[in-house]
Amino acid sequence: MVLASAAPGIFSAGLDILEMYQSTPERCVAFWRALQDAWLNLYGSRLITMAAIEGHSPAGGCLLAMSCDYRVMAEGKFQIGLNETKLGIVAPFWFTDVMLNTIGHRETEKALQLGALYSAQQALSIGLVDKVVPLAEVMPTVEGELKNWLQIPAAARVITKTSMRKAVLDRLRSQKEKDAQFFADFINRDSVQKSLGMYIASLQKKKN
Ligand SMILES: CCCCC/C=C/C(=O)SCCNC(=O)CCNC(=O)[C@H](O)C(C)(C)COP(=O)(O)OP(=O)(O)OC[C@H]1O[C@@H](n2cnc3c(N)ncnc32)[C@H](O)[C@@H]1OP(=O)(O)O
Repeated sequence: MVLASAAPGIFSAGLDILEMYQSTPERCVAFWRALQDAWLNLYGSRLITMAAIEGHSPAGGCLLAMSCDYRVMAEGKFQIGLNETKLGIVAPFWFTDVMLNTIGHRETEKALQLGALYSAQQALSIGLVDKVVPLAEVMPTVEGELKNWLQIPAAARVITKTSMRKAVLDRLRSQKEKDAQFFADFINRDSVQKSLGMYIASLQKKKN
């Protein structure tokens, strides 16, 4: 399975910030459960998963990419990373776990505190992506890599993937409701809503 985007220049802009702003607790919980389930399916997929990152990939977009087995990113101006702290919010523990498994403890600690967004070359240097190529080469590179992975006996690959990812998946599975409730409570704090409001305004201002 290849994750790619139809939007030029944007692999994924992350979660819909408008869903987290001035929403109701009930809607927040439903939104979060949908995200949890989508992620459990992706990270726990038995399929070979690859991200063709042909554009920006902040926050939830970075989570999607990191949850794949392999990442190819376009060189140039695009950025990737978990930038949550820049919005005044905190990456949930399962976002953190996936990043820890991808780039290790020290880089994750820096990346998360700073809300760092990396260029493709920087992402390559810390292991956040596996390959950087010109934009037009992203999809052919993914397809070539997929052919390599498809040569591995499927049962052996799936058992290996499952055992590598089980602890992180189980950690969320065992506390889904608590995590959803935490999200709804946290996101509706006055201070967090204020930060999100300012961030939305800064996105709109950038356009004008
Ligand atoms: C406990 C809490 C945990 C919560 C975990 C949260 C995870 C997340 O994913 S939070 C979302 C983080 N995402 C971002 O910070 C990305 C914000 N967007 C951007 O930086 C840029 O839009 C871009 C780099 C992705 C693309 O830039 P550009 O091509 O210049 O496009 P525009 O900035 O003009 O955006 C077009 C349009 O889309 C709106 N928009 C962008 N991102 C989001 C988003 N994540 N959610 C909702 N809306 C988004 C942007 O405001 C523009 O809207 P209009 O002005 O109405 O056209």
